[in-house]
Amino acid sequence: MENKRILEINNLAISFEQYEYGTRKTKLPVIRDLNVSVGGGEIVAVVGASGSGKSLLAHAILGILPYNAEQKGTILYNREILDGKKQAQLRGRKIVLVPQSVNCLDPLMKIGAQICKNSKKQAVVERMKQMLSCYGLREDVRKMYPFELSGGMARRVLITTADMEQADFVIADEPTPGLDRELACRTMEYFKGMANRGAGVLLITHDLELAITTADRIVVLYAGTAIEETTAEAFQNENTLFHPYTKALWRAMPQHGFAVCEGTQPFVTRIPKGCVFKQRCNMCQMNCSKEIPYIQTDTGYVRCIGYNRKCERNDNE
Ligand SMILES: Nc1ncnc2c1ncn2[C@@H]1O[C@H](COP(=O)(O)OP(=O)(O)OP(=O)(O)O)[C@@H](O)[C@H]1O
Ligand code: NI
Repeated sequence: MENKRILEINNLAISFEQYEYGTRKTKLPVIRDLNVSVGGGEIVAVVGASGSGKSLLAHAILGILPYNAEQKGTILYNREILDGKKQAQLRGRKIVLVPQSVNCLDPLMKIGAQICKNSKKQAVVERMKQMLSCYGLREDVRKMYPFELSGGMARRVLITTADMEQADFVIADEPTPGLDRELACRTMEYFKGMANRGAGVLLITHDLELAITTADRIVVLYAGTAIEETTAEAFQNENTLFHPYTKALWRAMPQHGFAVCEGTQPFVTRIPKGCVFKQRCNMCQMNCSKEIPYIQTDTGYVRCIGYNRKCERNDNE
């Protein structure tokens, strides 16, 4: 794996301005203290419950947040600040999105024109033909409209469209909903192929199992912040995971007994002070209400003061 960082996000915060009761302006802090980085040739999976901020993270990288969003922190692309102007230059070319929904295909436009972005240049059309075959689609798919495709084909069209430019950085937002296991795994092979040719891939998913089998590293999001970042290998064993929420996700996996974690992720207006998981954590202490740093571990980072306590215990043994 190459070490060159393609994307580096430091202390990202996103909030939305909203009007309460008609006139009072409030700020909804939907993402806070978020750090993520992706190297060339690397697949980083971002996992987390619905509403944890996964899609907003993708939209911040692409520069397509809604107008009422306020963004703080830095995003570096190849070590340079990724500002609005740069995002507009790179979006759809060097940085591409495989969107969450197949509804992102234009229903009134033929597939071929969508993949080629309306270009009729011979080289572009030839490349499209090559890419269609790469992704197991027949050439005549380009003459079809989106409604004529099966769900699986439409997904592959989205990936073909994204891969036309051989981008350096690919963001896949939930690329496998509604696909059976075999198709989902095949889709993951496409992303591995992109990483193998040197692209950085940010894979956003609910599906922890798929993330573990596909990604190099996993970032766990909870209530708008990263609570743990670790290697996919660390998920082989509960003891190599550090955050109680990551452990709870591990225990909820079918092969580990489907154990339910009581409670729900706090709503964005009710994010507690200190640890965002403390209301559901059976190891919660007074100190968990203080600010929790993102602590470096052997395998990545964790946002839990219990990690320090564990290290201290081990040192004293
Ligand atoms: N335009 C907006 N205005 C206000 N709040 C928003 C807006 N867009 C998203 N949010 C809030 O931000 C939070 C994160 O949303 P986001 O779409 O990133 O979640 P997600 O992790 O991608 O969820 P899912 O898995 O369901 O796709 C949610 O609480 C959502 O309600
Ligand atoms: Ni989403």
